[in-house]
Amino acid sequence: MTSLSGSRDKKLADILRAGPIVPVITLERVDDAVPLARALVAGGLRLLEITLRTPAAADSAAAIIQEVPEAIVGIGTVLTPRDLERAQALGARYALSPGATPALLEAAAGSEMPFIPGIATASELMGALEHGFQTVKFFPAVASGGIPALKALAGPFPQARFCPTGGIDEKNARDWLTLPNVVAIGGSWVCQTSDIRAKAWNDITAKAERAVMSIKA
Ligand SMILES: O=C(O)C(=O)C[C@H](O)[C@H](O)COP(=O)(O)O
Repeated sequence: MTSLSGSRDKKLADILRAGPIVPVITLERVDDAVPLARALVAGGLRLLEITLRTPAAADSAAAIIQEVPEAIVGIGTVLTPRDLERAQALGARYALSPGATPALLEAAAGSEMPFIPGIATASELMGALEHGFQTVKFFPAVASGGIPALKALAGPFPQARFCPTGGIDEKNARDWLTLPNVVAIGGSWVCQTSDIRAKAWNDITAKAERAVMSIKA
């Protein structure tokens, strides 16, 4: 293990301790960023993923980093080495991707930024492991075979750790987290676009609280 990957892995382990639920956030308006982050933190969710899917994403992430210190901000939908650089320049603590190209894996392997590549197959997982990434996003988790698929991957890849995302909600969150190789789960169910558009911050806090309750016994 190089010292770069060692320090990156340690940072990621520290970050994931604030989980295990990662709300996947898509912001259309920068003004919604800080109230949304505060609503999630108030509901017990500190580990955030701001997707780079909208023109408002970067400024939204910057506003949360600046104004909501309790939030641990990651940048999602990182598709290219350039996106990874943007995430780092914003001061995000970590970055995630729904997939992984060789160029993105190479850029991430040479960076200090903790990075969680996305995989949906054994071969994609092998690509991530080859580049030193043992913690991966399993995306789209339910559509790619759900819990049986992840249990099957545990056989040949006992060293891999997963953050399943895609199709997870408060009904199945706990089932995923009972798998020993699942370190976090991600999903948009706690911060739906309709609730953000309606500025339903109290409802979002209530959904976050319910999500936290749903993974307890
Ligand atoms: O954009 C990314 O970086 C992704 O990895 C995709 C998201 O994590 C999923 O789209 C969330 O899925 P849902 O919870 O089913 O809405």
